[in-house]
Amino acid sequence: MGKESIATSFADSLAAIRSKLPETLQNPQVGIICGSGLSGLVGSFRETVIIKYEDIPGFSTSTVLGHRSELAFGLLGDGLGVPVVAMLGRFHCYEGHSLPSVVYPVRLMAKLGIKDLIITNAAGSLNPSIPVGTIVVIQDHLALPNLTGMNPLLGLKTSPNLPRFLPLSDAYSPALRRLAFLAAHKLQLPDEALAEGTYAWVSGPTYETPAEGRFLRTIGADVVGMSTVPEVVTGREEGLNVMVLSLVTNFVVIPESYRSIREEVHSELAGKKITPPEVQVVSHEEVLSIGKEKADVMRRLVECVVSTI
Ligand SMILES: O=P(O)(O)O[C@@H]1C[C@H](O)[C@@H](CO)O1
Ligand code: HPA
Repeated sequence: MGKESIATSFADSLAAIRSKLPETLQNPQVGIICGSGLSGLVGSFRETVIIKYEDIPGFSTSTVLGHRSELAFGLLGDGLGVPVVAMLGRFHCYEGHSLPSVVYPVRLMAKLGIKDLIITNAAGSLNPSIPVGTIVVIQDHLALPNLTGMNPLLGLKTSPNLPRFLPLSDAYSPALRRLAFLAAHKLQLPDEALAEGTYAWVSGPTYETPAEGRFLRTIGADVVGMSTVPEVVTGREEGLNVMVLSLVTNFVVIPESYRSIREEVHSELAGKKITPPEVQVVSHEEVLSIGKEKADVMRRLVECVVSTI
């Protein structure tokens, strides 16, 4: 899409959205992106208005189980509530969406006037001290696709006001991250419910091989997932404060040593049978099931953060 057609598309999207919103929801302050299985957050909204992605010009539709393809507006948190907009489901490059389509909703939420962007996702743990069920407050990322030509900011700038070269040394807002830990305390979550760590973005849709898992751990990642980073980068380009909460849904299998078929064959030939170790295999069903189990904690945490922003 050229610069002019992108601008027309944003204008059409905004008009379609604004025509469906009451006065109280016209100016959302916080944007939220709900990851795999985490859209239950909308249950906490008041005065909720739901708009299907298919009814918003310029929007794609998510094809992944656990992503609802709806934009939800409402009031969230204590007292009068904060006007928010939430994506109930996101777009991933592995579905065939282009990077500009993946980040289109982030740019649109910025145009709607949000200042803060809270992103959630499901992720695999690479760090033995971060077990399944933990929510990781992301402090940094490792994005091999960004470094090698799959950066959402490649190409023409969509606005002359946006920076050409974007620093990412402060991408994850320390102030918002603080609010996450304070919220966990307020909600009396156990200390170990929340961790801090670095997110590695991979394109997916394949889960990691053991060698890839070891590689990502060695270069400093704590969790790995197939989303989020393009949204963070675009959010920062749009001048938003960004926070990411990753729910650990599985361990990335990094066996200490490989099963040696060579040794097994040699032993068998020598009359000794070796029992091979069990191989663990991750699945999207497992990811969704942990998401379901922990959705309520994620919902309460996000609601409490929004109340204190
Ligand atoms: O959209 P998120 O990042 O929450 O979804 C994760 C990554 C893949 O889309 C999927 C793999 O199970 O879950
Ligand atoms: N790898 C990549 N993405 C993921 C994983 C994983 O193990 N779990 C959930 N999303």
